[in-house]
Formats: sequence, C-alpha cells, structure tokens
Amino acid sequence: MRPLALTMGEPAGIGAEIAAGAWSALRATGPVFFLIDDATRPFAVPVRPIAAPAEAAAVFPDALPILHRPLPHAPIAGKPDTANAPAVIAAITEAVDLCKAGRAAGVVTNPIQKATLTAAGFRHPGHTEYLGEIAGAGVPPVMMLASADLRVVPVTVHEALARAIARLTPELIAETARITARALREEFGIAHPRLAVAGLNPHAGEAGTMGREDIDIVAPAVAMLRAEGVDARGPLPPDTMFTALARPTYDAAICLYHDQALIPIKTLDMAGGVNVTLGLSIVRTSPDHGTALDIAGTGRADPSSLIAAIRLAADLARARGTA
Ligand SMILES: NC(=O)C1=CN([C@@H]2O[C@H](COP(=O)(O)OP(=O)(O)OC[C@H]3O[C@@H](n4cnc5c(N)ncnc54)[C@H](O)[C@@H]3O)[C@@H](O)[C@H]2O)C=CC1
Ligand SMILES: NCC(=O)COP(=O)(O)O
Repeated sequence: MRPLALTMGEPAGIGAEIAAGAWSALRATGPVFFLIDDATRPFAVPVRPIAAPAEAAAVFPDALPILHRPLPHAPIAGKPDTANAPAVIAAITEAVDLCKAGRAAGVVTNPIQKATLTAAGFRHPGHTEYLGEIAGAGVPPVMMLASADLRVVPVTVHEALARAIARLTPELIAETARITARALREEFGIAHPRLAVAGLNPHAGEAGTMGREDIDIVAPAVAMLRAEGVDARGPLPPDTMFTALARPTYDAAICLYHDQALIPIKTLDMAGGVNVTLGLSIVRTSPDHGTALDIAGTGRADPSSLIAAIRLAADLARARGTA
C-alpha cells in the first residue's frame, strides 16, 4: 500500500505529540504514514527524514518518517505564530499534490489553528473548504464525522449560526444528503444508506407553531430525496434523534449546522471520532478534535482519534483503489 501523508497542523498544538503516539501504536501493523513537518523539532519518538514518500515503508518500523519542511520559527507549545502559517498551509497543499500524483494513498490532516491562519491571510475557514478548492471533484466538499455508532453531516459548517440558518434551502440540504448517500454506498460499503434529517426548531417546529423552517425548507428537501429514491426521513426532532434507541435506525444524520452535528458525536466518542471530507478527488480524514493548545507540550494528548483517522483513511483508500 502507498503511504498516507500526515500534515503538521498547528506547530504550537498537539500535532507532533499525537503523530508520535500514532506512530508508536501503528509501527508494527501499519497503516504506514509519513509526516510533513520540521524534522528538527523535538519528537518523543525516533524520527528519520525521508526524501520521498516511497521511502516511508522501509523506515516506518524503526522511526517516524518525516518529509522535512523547515519552519521559520521554532514552535512554542500553546503559542501559535503567524510566521509559521505558510508552512502549515504548504504541508496541506503538498499532501494533496502527492495524492494527486499517486505518491500517497490519502491525506490525514493534523488540526490547524483556524484563527491563526486567518490572521496570516488564509482565505478559507478550514481544511474542508480549502480542500474543496484544491481537490474538488465537481461537487461541494461535505464534512462527515464518523465514529463506531454514529455518523453526522453538517449541511452548513464554519459560519455564524444566523448566517448558516439564512443559507439553508431544500436544494442545499438535498445536495449534501445526496453526496453523503453516494459516499456511504461507494466508500463505506453500505448498499442502501438510511439518512435521518434533523429538524431546525424545537420539536422540528411542532407543526409550524415553533418556526416554519421545518415545513418550508427541511420537509421539501426530504421529499425531493425520497422522490429520487434516497432513503431519507425527517425533519426529526433534534433532541431525540441521537438517543441510543434512535442511532441504530440510520446510517448518517444530516444536521443543519455545525454544532447540531458535532455536539452529539464528540460527547459520545471524542476519542474515536474521525472527520472525513466527502466529495473530494482524494481521501482526506482528520481527528475530530482541535489543536488543544491548553495541553500542548504536556504529554497528555490522546492520539486515539488520529489513530482512528489514519485507519479510516487506509480503509477509504482501499475502497477507492488509491491504496
Ligand atoms: N480539523 C481541524 O483542523 C480542527 C481544528 N480545530 C481548531 O482547534 C482550535 C482549538 O479548538 P477547541 O474548540 O479549543 O477544541 P480542541 O479540540 O482543540 O480542545 C477542546 C478540549 O479538548 C481537549 N482535547 C482536544 N484534543 C485532545 C486530545 N487529543 N487529547 C486530550 N485532550 C484533548 C483540549 O485539551 C481542550 O480542553 C481552534 O482553532 C479550532 O478551529 C478544531 C477542530 C478541528
Ligand atoms: N469542528 C470541526 C472542524 O472545525 C474541522 O474543520 P476542517 O479543518 O476539517 O474543515
């Protein structure tokens, strides 16, 4: 299998620590990955610079392979530095280019400090939007967070809640659900995906007495999907659709805004959740958490979500034939 490319993420965050933890957990079994980062930084495990991804497999059992890309400023744990932002972005771009060139099986991204990149002039609110621009596949990029017993897909992602609600249309919800259903069929091996579409308002609007959006926007999206043969139902009351009894009745929850999707999955399984971008020309996964600046450099970072992200990227690469 071709190696996976792991990006550095925010150098002042926990990226280097969880990369080291993931290598320790996977060195004997794979999947093989290499890190795009400054190899002169302190890592808690043996590291070895490589000149090309093809060298990663031979190095992997003994050391964390690193495609050495020097940082202009030595990172200080917990203190992001905009001077390092170009290198952070360049690592994402290079990982994508390596995938497109067939030299890496997929991209796994370490978390970025979004406000730091924005302050440095990065125009995209997150990886998802940037990857849609540089690795799009003719459809909008769709964020999915997946864990052992829940998959959630926010229709709107990195935007203020008032704007996200204003942007909701039946077409946007249906398009997101279609991309999700297709990915579940083609990449996750679910022959007949079942989608649960969340309502927006309390009690999914209580027959319009608590807001009309569920009747005017969400229900038409569900009708559109059902007419196309997609197994979708909703709008469902958002407060009960994530219960233990409800979760096994669907394969993905289509949620209307970021926190409606991410609160349940992070609450249930922060360590096992993986962020996947659907609708790209390449495989991309990421841990579900962020840069954890508050614990960076303390050795307390849990690499579990990154390990799950690496394993899922390898599975998806096999499903796509890029492994
Ligand atoms: N894919 C990405 O690039 C993502 C980036 N972020 C960014 O991360 C930054 C910080 O975001 P926050 O909301 O503070 O979320 P966060 O996930 O970084 O931290 C929330 C809490 O969880 C803890 N935590 C997170 N990951 C952990 C781990 N692996 N082991 C142990 N504890 C862990 C942190 O110490 C903190 O107390 C923001 O700039 C945000 O945009 C957030 C999510 C994903
Ligand atoms: N909260 C999830 C998140 O912000 C991930 O964003 P992205 O960088 O993967 O687009």
